[in-house]
Amino acid sequence: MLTIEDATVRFGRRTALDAVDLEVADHEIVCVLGPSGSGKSTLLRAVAGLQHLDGGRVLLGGADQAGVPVHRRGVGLMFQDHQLFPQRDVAGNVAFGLRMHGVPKAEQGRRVEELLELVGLPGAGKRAVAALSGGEQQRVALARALAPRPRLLMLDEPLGQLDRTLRERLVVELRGVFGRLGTTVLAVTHDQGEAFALADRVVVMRDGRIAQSGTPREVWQRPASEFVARFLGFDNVVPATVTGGTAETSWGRIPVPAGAPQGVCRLLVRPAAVRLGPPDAGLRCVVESLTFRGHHVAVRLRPTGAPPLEAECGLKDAPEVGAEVGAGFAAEDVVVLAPTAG
Ligand SMILES: Nc1ncnc2c1ncn2[C@@H]1O[C@H](COP(=O)(O)OP(=O)(O)OP(=O)(O)O)[C@@H](O)[C@H]1O
Repeated sequence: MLTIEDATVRFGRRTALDAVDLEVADHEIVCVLGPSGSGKSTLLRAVAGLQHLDGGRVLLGGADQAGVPVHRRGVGLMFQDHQLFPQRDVAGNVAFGLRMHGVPKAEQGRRVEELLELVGLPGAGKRAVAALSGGEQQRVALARALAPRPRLLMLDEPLGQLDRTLRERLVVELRGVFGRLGTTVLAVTHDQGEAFALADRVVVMRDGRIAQSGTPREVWQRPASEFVARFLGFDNVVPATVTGGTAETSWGRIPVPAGAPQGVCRLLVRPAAVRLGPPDAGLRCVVESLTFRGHHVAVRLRPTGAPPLEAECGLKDAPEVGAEVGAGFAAEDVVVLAPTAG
């Protein structure tokens, strides 16, 4: 459906997109994730035709989009500040794109009803948009973007301004709506929870390039680099040397999965790999802090003469702050990363 080849965008000396290649298949939901300034919005704007490319091309359905204006690309856009028209009611907002496309009035009415039903706002057509909650406005914006049946729907921080609970709920609903309609989606977010919940495929960007692309499970289980691992919130990354089934690190010897690459590397030790036992078994540490995260506890450990280590355990197994424990390691949650810091 969408092919981006070698896309490059420069702003003066700054390269916002650096020879990016990306494919989005029919019906696929791709979420682009990355820190602020990594080029996510620029990528979206380039696909929409809102941003001129300094190099490379964008193809939709196999056709090069060079010179094709935004409104002729057949893409739907839903941006962060969803900019509903405050003077129009809900139906007037949803019907906007349909009017632009000259869809007859009766058909407009039917489509608006259908879409409001789909986004969970049945019969809300006559309501004033100013009287809607943030989440409801977001749904109206989504219905408006979906109304002209775009071949590609692009979302920029679609749930950016909503609180976490509402976001978590809406993201599941969105996935359902896209699945039912078979919509192809390219979304941008800096929120990894949102990206992982919404996407069939996650693309992580760094400095205008793609640092990793894979299914949520692949990226989560095997971050391609220290950058991706840290971006996902993993702090237990240290330099290491792997020999056979063991890595030598500042936390001592840590078992690695069978077949792991040998030699100098960075090692990611997921908190789940760290097993807490009595102080004389394993790496001796003091429990520095506990963070309760619902179903598990994040335990920050301070080993003697080594960097801090994050562990994770069940609520009932959580040690006391200040206690001495021994940390052991399970190979299945250890990942050998490329040797550089990137
Ligand atoms: N119109 C512009 N003029 C100059 N520089 C720009 C312009 N738009 C973006 N940039 C720069 O290009 C780089 C990529 O910006 P972009 O907005 O694509 O990043 P982003 O990943 O979407 O960030 P955020 O998450 O903060 O929105 C940044 O360094 C930004 O400062």
